[in-house]
Amino acid sequence: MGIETMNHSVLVTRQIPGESLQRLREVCEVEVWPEAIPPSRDELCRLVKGRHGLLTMLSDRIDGELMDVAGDQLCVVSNYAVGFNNIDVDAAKTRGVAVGNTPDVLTDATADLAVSLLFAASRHVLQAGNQVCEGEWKTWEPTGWLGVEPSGKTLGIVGMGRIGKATAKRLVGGWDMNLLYTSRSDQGDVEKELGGRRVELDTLLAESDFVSVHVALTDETRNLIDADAIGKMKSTSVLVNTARGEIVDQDALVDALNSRAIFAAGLDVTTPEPLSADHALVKSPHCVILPHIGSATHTSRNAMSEIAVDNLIAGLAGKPLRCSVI
Ligand SMILES: NC(=O)C1=CN([C@@H]2O[C@H](COP(=O)(O)OP(=O)(O)OC[C@H]3O[C@@H](n4cnc5c(N)ncnc54)[C@H](O)[C@@H]3O)[C@@H](O)[C@H]2O)C=CC1
Ligand SMILES: O=C(O)C(=O)CO
Repeated sequence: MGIETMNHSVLVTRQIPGESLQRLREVCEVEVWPEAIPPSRDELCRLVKGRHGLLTMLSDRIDGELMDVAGDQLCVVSNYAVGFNNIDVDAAKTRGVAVGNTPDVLTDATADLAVSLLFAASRHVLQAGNQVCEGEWKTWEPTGWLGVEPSGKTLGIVGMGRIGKATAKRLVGGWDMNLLYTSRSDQGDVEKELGGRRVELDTLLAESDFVSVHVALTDETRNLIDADAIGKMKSTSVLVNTARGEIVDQDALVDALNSRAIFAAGLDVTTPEPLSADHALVKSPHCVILPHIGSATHTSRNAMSEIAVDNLIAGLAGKPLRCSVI
């Protein structure tokens, strides 16, 4: 494999953890974008020219135009993420470009973070901690920082895929929650193992105390949780989103939090990313926002590097990818 790909050239759009880039360097010529901030569109267009493979991530928009700028020799785009909404998969298919992603190895880390956000939002963890840091902790208050508890309540999982399932397992098993979920297909194993009930989104929103969003971002799921959907939620409910920011209508969420139409929200993803510190959601005392760290553990990110590099090397050699999205 090494010999036939030695004169191939690949672009890696950010430094990635682990040793796997070394493996890539042994089989082809590699350029790594050296900065923490992603390349701009213009820079990306300049950098992709003549490349055979791209190792990209969610801040890089990889569409047909960019593939054409890269040229006919481009044979593989390997995304350093499980979500691939940043890639125009149809355009890749048309051009015979393989597309890979990094599923499974980040499921536990992301589900752990969804649970952390659920608790952080329910118990004002960040805001209460900030009070201590700011020297504003005056006394133990019988009526201060009152939150809501998940034990025995109803959990609604929107999108029962890998991460949805792992989140449900934690909360049903650990906090004895009742489970409702939406899914495009019946999930017999979930019903058997966790006692969940598949329902329509409206029912899930109306009956759940905690709603956690795990669908992939597609044209059908963009703004799935809009004003109408949020309007169906209980005033005591908590919304968690670790999927993609575009799935939740943020203006509607601001209104709902300001008017106390829902209790709180915990977000690992926003639109745009990064979200400005002046944004009403950042300012809201009822919203916890993290900078998209769902998969950010040493274990997950190293394993993602391994898969992304395996995908790239396989694609360069014209072989089936380890994890293909096409
Ligand atoms: N915050 C973070 O750091 C991370 C975020 N993610 C996000 O989580 C998402 C889910 O990841 P996985 O569970 O591994 O993916 P998955 O493919 O196992 O699950 C996605 C679920 O969305 C459903 N879905 C897709 N299109 C749909 C549609 N049009 N209508 C209704 N349901 C639809 C699928 O049927 C599937 O059940 C990723 O796509 C990504 O956007 C993933 C990893 C880390
Ligand atoms: O994998 C993904 O889809 C992420 O959002 C980051 O790991």
